[in-house]
Amino acid sequence: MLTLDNISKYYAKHQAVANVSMHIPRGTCYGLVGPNGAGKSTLLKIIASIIQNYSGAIQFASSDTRIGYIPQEISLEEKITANDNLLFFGRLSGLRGKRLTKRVDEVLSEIGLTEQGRDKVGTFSGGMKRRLNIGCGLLHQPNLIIMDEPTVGIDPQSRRYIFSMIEQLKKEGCTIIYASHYMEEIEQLCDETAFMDNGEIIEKGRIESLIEKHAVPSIYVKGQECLPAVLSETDSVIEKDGGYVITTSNPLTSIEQIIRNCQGHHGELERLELVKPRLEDIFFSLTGSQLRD
Ligand SMILES: Nc1ncnc2c1ncn2[C@@H]1O[C@H](COP(=O)(O)OP(=O)(O)OP(=O)(O)O)[C@@H](O)[C@H]1O
Repeated sequence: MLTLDNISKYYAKHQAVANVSMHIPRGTCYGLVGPNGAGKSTLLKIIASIIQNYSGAIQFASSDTRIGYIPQEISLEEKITANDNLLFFGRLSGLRGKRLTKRVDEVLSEIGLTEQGRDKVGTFSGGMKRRLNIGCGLLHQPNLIIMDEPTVGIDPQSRRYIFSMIEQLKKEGCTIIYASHYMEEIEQLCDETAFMDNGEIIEKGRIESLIEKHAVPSIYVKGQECLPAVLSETDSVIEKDGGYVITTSNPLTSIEQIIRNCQGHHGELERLELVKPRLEDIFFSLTGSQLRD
C-alpha cells in the first residue's frame, strides 16, 4: 500500500522522526506503538500530507489512494449537530448533494449515532465524540485510514464500537495505520506493528513473529512448598500475586522440576501455567521504558 524511505523530520533542532523506513502492506491493520513524544503523530501527519517539510520519500502503490486521517485531538464543532458536523467534513472532502447526504446517513449508522444525528455535539459523551471524530474521516470512503490514538479517554462500549468498525473496514479491504499507547489494542487489532522510540523505529514485523523472536518463555507457579530450591542457573524468579513468575529457557524442564519438588515435599500446587508472552514486555525489554508513564 505504501513504503516509507528514510523519513526524517526536525522541529527546529529537535529530531522528532529519525530515518524511518517501513512498508505497510495493503489490507493490513498496522500498529504504531511508542511512549509519549516518540514521534508517532508526526509520522502519521507526514503520511497524511499534513506535514510537508520533511526529508525522505513516501511511495503509494496505487494512484487511487484516498487517505482518511483521524486526528488525536477531537476536532468537532460542539454548537452544531452531529449531522451538520458530518456535512461540513463531507463538503471539505469534495462530496456534494445526494451523495453527501447518503454518506452522512451511512456513516452515522456505522458509528452507531443514527438516533443522535440531530443532537448538538456539546451534549455528547467523550466516547460519542470520539466515534463522530472517526466518522468525519470516513465520509469520502478512504482506502487508507490513519488513526491517531482513537480510543483515548472513552467508555468500554465506544471502544467495542470502534474495534468492530475497524474489523469491518479491514473486511472491506481498507489499510489502517493505528497509533496507540495501548499494547493490548495493538495485539487485538493489528496484523503488524512497529515500535517507535525517540523518533526511531526500533523493531517491526508481524505480531506473532515479534513474540516468537523476542519473548522469553515463563511459567507461573503458586502453591505451598512447590518452588524447587535449585532452579537452573539461568532462570530468574520474581514474586507475583502470592506466587512466582519464573523466566526460563526451558519451561518443560522447570515444570517437571516443580511438580517433582511438590510431590517430594508433599506440597500443594494451586496454579502452574505457561505465561503468554506479551508485546508490552518485549517493548520494555527493547527500550527499557514502559509505554505509559
Ligand atoms: N509542532 C511542534 N513543534 C515543536 N515540537 C513538536 C511539535 N509537535 C511535536 N513536537 C515534538 O516532537 C516530538 C514527537 O512528538 P509527537 O507528537 O510526534 O509524538 P507522539 O509519539 O505522537 O506523542 P504523543 O503520544 O504524546 O502524541 C516530541 O518531542 C514533541 O514535543
